[in-house]
Amino acid sequence: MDSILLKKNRESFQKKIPLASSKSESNRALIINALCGFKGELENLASARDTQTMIRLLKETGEVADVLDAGTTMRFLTSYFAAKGQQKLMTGTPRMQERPIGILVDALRTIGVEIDYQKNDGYPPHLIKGFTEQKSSEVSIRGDVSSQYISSLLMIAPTLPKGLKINLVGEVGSIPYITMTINLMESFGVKVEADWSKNILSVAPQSYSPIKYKIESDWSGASYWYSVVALAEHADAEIELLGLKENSLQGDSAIVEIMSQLGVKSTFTENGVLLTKIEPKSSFEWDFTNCPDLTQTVAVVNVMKRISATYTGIESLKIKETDRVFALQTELQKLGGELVEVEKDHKYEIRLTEIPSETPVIETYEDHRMAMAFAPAAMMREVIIEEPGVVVKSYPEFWEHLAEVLEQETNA
Ligand SMILES: O=C(O)C1=C[C@@H](OP(=O)(O)O)[C@@H](O)[C@H](O)C1
Ligand SMILES: C=C(OP(=O)(O)O)C(=O)O
Repeated sequence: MDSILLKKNRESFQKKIPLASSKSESNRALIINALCGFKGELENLASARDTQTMIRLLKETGEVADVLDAGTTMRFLTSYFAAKGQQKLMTGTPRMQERPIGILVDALRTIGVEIDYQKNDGYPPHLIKGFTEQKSSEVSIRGDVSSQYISSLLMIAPTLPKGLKINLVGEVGSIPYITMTINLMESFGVKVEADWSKNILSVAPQSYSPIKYKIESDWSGASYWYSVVALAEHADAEIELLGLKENSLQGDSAIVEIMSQLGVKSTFTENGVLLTKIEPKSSFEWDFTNCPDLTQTVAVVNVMKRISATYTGIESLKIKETDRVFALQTELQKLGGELVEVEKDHKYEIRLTEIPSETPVIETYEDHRMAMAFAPAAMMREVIIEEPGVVVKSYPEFWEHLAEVLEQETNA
């Protein structure tokens, strides 16, 4: 088993970090560009495995599309191949086969796509068999499980002969990811009518126009650098993160506001954003409904800085790369913290417990964000991270970049 030992940081630093490009923006741009005949020009596509998998599967002509563990790749390609009427067997890792797809499949079936499950109803693998006639131009879809189903339907909507009206039912989570999709569609010349007072999204039949589009750096990846600065023990520690914009399409730019409460000031520069240290607040409360991928980052900071906290909006974490609620509950204990459910499926608290003296050995559960969220703890104490290779899903250069501030030893 591989692991990486991160030695406690001792020296102050002033660094510039290039960051990875956003896999969320990349995967949308790739689908939309494919829907305009691959005629656009995409710059700064992510090196993330999820994006590289998307690029490969859009080119491959075989009948099986194995997305590995990439959620957006699975959900976006399911609608894409359906709209193209391409026969494809969609599959992925054992964990991907536990991540629900039924809500999207039901919506596509309503539109007229023929899809069969191959193992368990509601879960991949599933076979897209064909799409000959659009049976309905309206679907109703739950918004509280994953926004990726909605983004996926939106992107194919203008290419459908009758367009599509999407009624969002119940609570809607991860809304910034839906608006990111709408923004990208509009950049490629398509109009989306979004009525957020009624939760109705309507798209008339239209053609995408190919353009030159540059993907922004990844705000989710940026969050780990905010932790590094928040947990740095030297008051003059600072990091400039390159390629980020103040007006981002990415909802995870909420990390700016979150970390302003947890000890990091953000100053936007010509090249990105400069992170410097400030005094944190003594308690913290956040609703992660719109930025679920930040939860692990913030939880580690809360525990390491001994700031107790209340979290809401973290239910969707249970169906991501791993059950992230369980993974956090298990691993935070090794740093001296607990994630306690205080209201069923709604409210959680971070409570502070005695700090164990032994070096924490953090399991990563095949989840990139477990590795990257816990690594910054080494600003304050030595940490071992198991299976560090998981970071390739979204940020393959993570350890190389982290070596700028933390000494590392890799053991086979
Ligand atoms: O559309 C996207 O790019 C994503 C949406 C979110 O998923 P959910 O909508 O399932 O919360 C997020 O967690 C994921 O990392 C990326
Ligand atoms: C949840 C994530 O990705 P996906 O759902 O695309 O696998 C993530 O990157 O944290």
